[in-house]
Amino acid sequence: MSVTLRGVGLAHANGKVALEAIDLHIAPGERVAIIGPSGAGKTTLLRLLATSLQPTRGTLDLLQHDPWRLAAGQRQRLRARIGLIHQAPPLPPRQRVVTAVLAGKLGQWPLAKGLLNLLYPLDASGAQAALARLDIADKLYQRCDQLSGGQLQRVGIARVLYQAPELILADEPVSAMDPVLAGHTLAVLNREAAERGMTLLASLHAVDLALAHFPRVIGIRDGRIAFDLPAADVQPAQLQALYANEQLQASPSLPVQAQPVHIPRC
Ligand SMILES: Nc1ncnc2c1ncn2[C@@H]1O[C@H](COP(=O)(O)OP(=O)(O)OP(=O)(O)O)[C@@H](O)[C@H]1O
Repeated sequence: MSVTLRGVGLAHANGKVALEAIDLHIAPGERVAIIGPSGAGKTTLLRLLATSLQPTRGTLDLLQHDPWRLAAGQRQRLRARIGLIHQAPPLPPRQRVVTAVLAGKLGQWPLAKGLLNLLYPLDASGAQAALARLDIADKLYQRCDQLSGGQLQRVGIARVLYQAPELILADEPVSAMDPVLAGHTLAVLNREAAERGMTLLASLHAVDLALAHFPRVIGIRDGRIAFDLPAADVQPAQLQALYANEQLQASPSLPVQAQPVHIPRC
């Protein structure tokens, strides 16, 4: 699924301009990391591509459609072709993991099948296979509120892999995982996307992970694209400029003693 933005701007309801004149083209099957400081506009850009926010200027093209020119029903069908991975997956606490994963296909199933699936998991083996890719097949019948933050994020990723959308939008998908697990999970997500030809856009705070796992990296600052480069071409000076923060107090904090690294598993 290709994505094209031409001069796209977005002001939130309170008037805060979060995106300014974004021009961007992402070809089908591309895998792109979005990086930038807090408040740069990364989540806003992903929400705009998910069609949960409407541009206030410019045009957006998703799968050769301007979603905001479609009728509501057509826009809903377009949304079913997009998979969302949230930093904190909005899973009902008492729901079983199997049901949460199978819900990935709710947008593609008829209503009756979706409702039946809530009562009785219709494809437990499919859910288990998706969870196995994230190494958490043993959690199939566990309740979501009994999982750690990192495990919940992996359930959210398994749900999107089960959905098998054309476009995956991931907002900080590994933020609750330890460094080793985060890298491994991003490698799995990238491999799955590459093998199945899915387009993948992920916002990340961990610059090293963005550079290591994604062929293309877009830096966003103050609602604008600061750079858009192959990962191998991103220079340290560009990263320094991207994250420069003049608002932080100049007084240095006390030096932190080097501590042995403890990597918790979740
Ligand atoms: N619902 C909203 N209403 C008003 N302003 C908002 C809203 N959501 C975000 N903003 C503002 O829009 C700007 C961009 O926010 P956004 O969440 O897109 O940044 P971000 O790059 O994802 O930040 P972070 O890395 O901290 O999650 C910020 O100035 C933020 O305060």
